[in-house]
Amino acid sequence: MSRSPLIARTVPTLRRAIDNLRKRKATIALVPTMGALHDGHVSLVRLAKRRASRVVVSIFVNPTQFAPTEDFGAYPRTWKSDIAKLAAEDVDMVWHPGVEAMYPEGFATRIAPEGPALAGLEDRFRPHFFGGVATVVGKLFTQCRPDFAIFGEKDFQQLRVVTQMARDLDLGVKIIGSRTVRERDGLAMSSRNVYLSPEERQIAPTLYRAMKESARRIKAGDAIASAMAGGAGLIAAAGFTLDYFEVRHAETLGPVTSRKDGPLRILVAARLGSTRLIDNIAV
Ligand SMILES: Nc1ncnc2c1ncn2[C@@H]1O[C@H](COP(=O)(O)OP(=O)(O)OP(=O)(O)O)[C@@H](O)[C@H]1O
Ligand SMILES: CC(C)(CO)[C@@H](O)C(=O)[O-]
Ligand code: BAL
Repeated sequence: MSRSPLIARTVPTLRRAIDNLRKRKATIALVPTMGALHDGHVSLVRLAKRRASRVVVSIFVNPTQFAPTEDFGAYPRTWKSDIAKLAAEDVDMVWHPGVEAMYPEGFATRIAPEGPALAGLEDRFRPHFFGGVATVVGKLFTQCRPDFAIFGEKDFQQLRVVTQMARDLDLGVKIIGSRTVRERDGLAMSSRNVYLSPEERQIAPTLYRAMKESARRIKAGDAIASAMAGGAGLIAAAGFTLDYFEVRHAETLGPVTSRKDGPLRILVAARLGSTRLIDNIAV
């Protein structure tokens, strides 16, 4: 039988619950999310359960990481089914603050990531994004005081930015990356996939196919520029508008010119109609 998680909606309630866990010597893993949970999120929860004795999932659609032109208002909110999924996974606690609990009147402090993790990928197209993410994730860490925090590799640059922040600010949290969960046809699961029309949903897996094709060619010894141009061509031909389709060093996210430059990662962001999708794979 699944048990409903404890739900905290204010900082004092959360703090008391975390203090209780700490008194009982629990180890805590945090899974930060914006809700609209799918099997990708569930895989993060399962990894969290393997790492710690207690799992806290945060559900907060963070306004500061959305530009005014983006989809904050339309972002899917599926509270009931989210809680049912978390209960089925035996999650201990859900941290679900309102905007006024996270950013009370007079809030005036931000975390501004800089350095190599701002690699000219997501930060180039969503300049407001990582400042909003770092600020809210910094707050989630100080609120929940987890030993571990689990982030998906689907948001690969975000994983790098958060890892750097946790190290730079001595937050005492071990950041763990978790592999991308895909639909059967290769499309990375994402809360935003619900925006796709049935026709767009058929086209969407092209992103994954194009990355696989470019990776195959790089491994076969083709020049990087030509292998990447091939993949970009497939994406454009399917009807996407590309933001970027790049191969980078998998750890530093720095530029690479040859396969020998280190472990490589292909990263893509592209728009299909009004939906923006991102994805990445190892070469
Ligand atoms: N397919 C997936 N596999 C593994 N982890 C994922 C997947 N999709 C999202 N995550 C991770 O879940 C966490 C919460 O992400 P979020 O709630 O934004 O979901 P999302 O599906 O990425 O939504 P969006 O469509 O807004 O990008 C992040 O660490 C993210 O990387
Ligand atoms: C990490 C995060 C929960 C911060 O709002 C968000 O960017 C996400 O869901 O990936
Ligand atoms: N999945 C990352 C959160 C965002 O795109 O806003």
